Amino acid sequence: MATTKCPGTGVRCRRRNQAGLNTFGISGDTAMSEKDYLTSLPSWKALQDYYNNNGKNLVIKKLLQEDPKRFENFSLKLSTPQDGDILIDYSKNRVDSQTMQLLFNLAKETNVEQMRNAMFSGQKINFTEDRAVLHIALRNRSNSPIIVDGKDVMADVNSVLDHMKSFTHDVLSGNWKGYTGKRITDVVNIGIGGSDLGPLMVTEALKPYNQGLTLHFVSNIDGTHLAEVLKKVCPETVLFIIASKTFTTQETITNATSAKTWFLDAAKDPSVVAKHFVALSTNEPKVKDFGIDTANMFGFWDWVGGRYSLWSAIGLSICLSVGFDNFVKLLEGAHWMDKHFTSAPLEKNYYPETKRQSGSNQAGQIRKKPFGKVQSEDNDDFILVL
Ligand SMILES: O=P(O)(O)OC[C@H]1O[C@](O)(CO)[C@@H](O)[C@@H]1O
Repeated sequence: MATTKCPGTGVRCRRRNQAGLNTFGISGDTAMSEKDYLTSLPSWKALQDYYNNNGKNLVIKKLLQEDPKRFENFSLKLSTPQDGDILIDYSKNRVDSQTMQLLFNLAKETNVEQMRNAMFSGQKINFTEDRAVLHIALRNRSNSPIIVDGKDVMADVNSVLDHMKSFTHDVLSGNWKGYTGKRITDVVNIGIGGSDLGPLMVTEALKPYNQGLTLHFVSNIDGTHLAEVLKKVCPETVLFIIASKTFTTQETITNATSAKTWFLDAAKDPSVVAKHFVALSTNEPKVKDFGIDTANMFGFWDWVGGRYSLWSAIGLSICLSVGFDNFVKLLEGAHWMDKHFTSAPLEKNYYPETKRQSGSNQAGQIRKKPFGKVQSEDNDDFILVL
C-alpha cells in the first residue's frame, strides 16, 4: 500500500499503511489530515446538513411527546445467558431515526466494522504508539488464540490470572499474614487515572459482593488524600497495592513512597515490605528499584490501554474485594458483550428483519419500527435497536 502523507503526521500514516490498515478507508496518497478527511466524507456532510436543518427540533421532551414508543424504539435489551437482561436506553439522547441512519452510514464509510475486526485480531490499531489494543484478550474466556507479533498472548494472560487467583485466595483466607502474624483487613490501592478509576468504580458498584476486606483508593497528589486513609488503617494489617502501568507516574510514586515511609516508621524492618506491598505494572526494573519483591508483582503488557486496564492485573483490588470467582464472572460478562459486539452487524442492530429482507433499507430512510431481532452466539434471542 502506498504511503499516505498526512501533514504533520507522516509517521503515523506510514505506520498505518505498513499495518495494512487505514482508519478512514483512504487509499493511495491523500494529502489531508485525518480530521479534514473525516469532515470531507459525504456521510459526515449529510450528518452535518441534517443537524444544521433539524438540530433545533431535536429536543428530548418534544421527541418523547411526539413518539409514545420512543423508549421502545430507542433502547436495547440484551438477554444474557445467566444474569437477566441488560437495558441500554438512548431514548433520552438528541437522536431520531434519521440521525441513527446517518450515523450508521458514517460508521460504514469510516470502516468501523473493519477496524473492530482488526482490533480483535491483534493488529496494531494504536497507530501513534504502534501497539495492539487488546483489553479484549484479558477477558477472552473462550481462550481462543490472539496473536501479537507472532505470539499467542493468552498463555501470559492466563498465567497472571492464576497468580491473581492464588494471591486473592491467600489474602482472603488469612494465609497471607502481615509482619506481626495478623491477617490483612484493609487494602489501599495507590494509582491514578486508569490505575485508579476503573477498580474504584467497580468495587463501589459491586459492594454487595464484598468478601470482608475494606478497600481504600488513593490517587490525589495532595497529601491529605493519603493522610486521611492512613488514619483508618493499621501497619500490621494493611496491604498496599501500587498500581501503575509505567511505574513512573509522579503522583503514584510520591504517594507510594510516603506510604512506605509511614509503614517502615512502624515496622522498622525493610525486609517485611514484601508482606505489605505488591505492584501491578509492566515495568519490572522500576518495581524492583522501589523495593517491591517481583514475586509480588502482577504484570500486564503495553497493549493494555490505561483506561481499559481494570480487566488486567490492575483489577487485583477488585479481586480482593469481591473474590476471584466474582472477578471471573465480571470477565465473562464483558466477554459475552465482546462477542455481541463482534457478531452483530450494525444494521442488524437497528433495522427490522422484515424491512431488511424486503430491501427497503436505503440510506436516509426513516424507519417506523427500528427493531431488529438477532440470535446471540448462545442462541438466545434478543432485541436490538442500536
Ligand atoms: O498506570 P500509570 O502508568 O501510572 O498511568 C496512570 C494514568 O496516566 C495516564 O497515562 C494518562 O493520564 C493514563 O493513561 C493512565 O491510566
